[in-house]
Amino acid sequence: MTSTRNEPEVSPETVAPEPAQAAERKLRMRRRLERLIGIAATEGNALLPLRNGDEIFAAMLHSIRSAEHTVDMMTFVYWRGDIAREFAEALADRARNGVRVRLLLDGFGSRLIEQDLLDLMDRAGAEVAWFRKPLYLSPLKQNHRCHRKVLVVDEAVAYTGGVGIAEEWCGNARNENEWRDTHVQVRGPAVDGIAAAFAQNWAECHDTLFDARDRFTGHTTQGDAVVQVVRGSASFGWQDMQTLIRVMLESAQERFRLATAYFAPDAYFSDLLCAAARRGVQVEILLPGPHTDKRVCQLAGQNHYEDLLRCGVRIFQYQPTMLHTKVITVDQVAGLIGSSNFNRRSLDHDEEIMLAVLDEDFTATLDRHFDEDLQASERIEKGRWKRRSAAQRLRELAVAPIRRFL
Ligand SMILES: O=P(O)(O)OC[C@H](O)CO
Repeated sequence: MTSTRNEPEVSPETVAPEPAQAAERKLRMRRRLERLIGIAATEGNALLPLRNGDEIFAAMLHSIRSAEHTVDMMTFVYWRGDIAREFAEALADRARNGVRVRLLLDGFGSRLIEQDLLDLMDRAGAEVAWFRKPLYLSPLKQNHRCHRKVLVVDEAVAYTGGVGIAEEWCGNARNENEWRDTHVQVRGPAVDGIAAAFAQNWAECHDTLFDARDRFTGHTTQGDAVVQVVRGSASFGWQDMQTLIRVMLESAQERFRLATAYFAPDAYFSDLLCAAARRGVQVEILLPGPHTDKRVCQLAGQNHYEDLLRCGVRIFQYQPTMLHTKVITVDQVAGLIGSSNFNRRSLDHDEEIMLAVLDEDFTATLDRHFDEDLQASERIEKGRWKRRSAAQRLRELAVAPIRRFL
């Protein structure tokens, strides 16, 4: 698709909020989220944003290799490659040394895992469970996958974000074989919420929810960040992940930034983006470009471009490789990170986890990453997009019947 321009992109200048203004913004968002989702945010958290496989996998593997009591990990994708073997070997090693290791794999997303890795972990005493293996399920349940990505070690350090365990996520987004993604390491009371997301899905797949190796240790203050852990669960009605996104969109006063791997919202969420832009919020959306791994999702999202551009939403497509992040920032004070994409699958169908982090430093780091990614992106221009080819329009229309499943 050619509706782009070539010079590097920059966002309009923003001025950092004064401390009092930042505090007011954070409190307003916190109280809205707490009362509308019903989960208290916790104080005293330390968060470390991790960018791309080089940082993410190194930190996760270091934590696993240092585990003394428990390792709980769940993932949607567990595919192949050296990194898949490295994780299996690290988990097996800990299990052999008496650490309680539990690994929850989504029955669809992780179907490509190699059998010898499963055997290796099994022999070592690691417990591997499958979330809703398609073979044994009703068609209705099969549509609801476990899309959460969680690692919790010794009840003290946790990770969530976008990565799956596969070669695609290795490296540093230097070329199309190294996907761009962001994860976060968490220490402090918010670890409990992340652990609970694991426990909720594990309980469905295994008889034992906890055992003597769970020490239920308390948390001490690790940093300054206020964090609310939000779990999305498959639902026929309105659910918390939708409330989270809606509250953030409706609370934004100055800037709402979204970087997502799969952008295919329903009309309601597309309209919310438009409404924010119309009331003067600078809305920026960063999406995969030529290296998208799911063209069908891209087409479903592109169907919204014309309306969004008309409302003043700025849309960018990332050029170097597949962009797989799931990150939102709001008004320089709030950052959302976790497993949820901006599509029907994440907002309606799947088990998800997102952290709402109310912290200027954390948000500034995510915004800096966003700015750097814009430098490698091309902006979709309204006029040129409107003149896109008939074939492109036809392709957008062709995916309409399956949009609700994307
Ligand atoms: O669903 P995501 O966002 O975890 O991405 C995994 C995809 O299935 C990769 O093709």
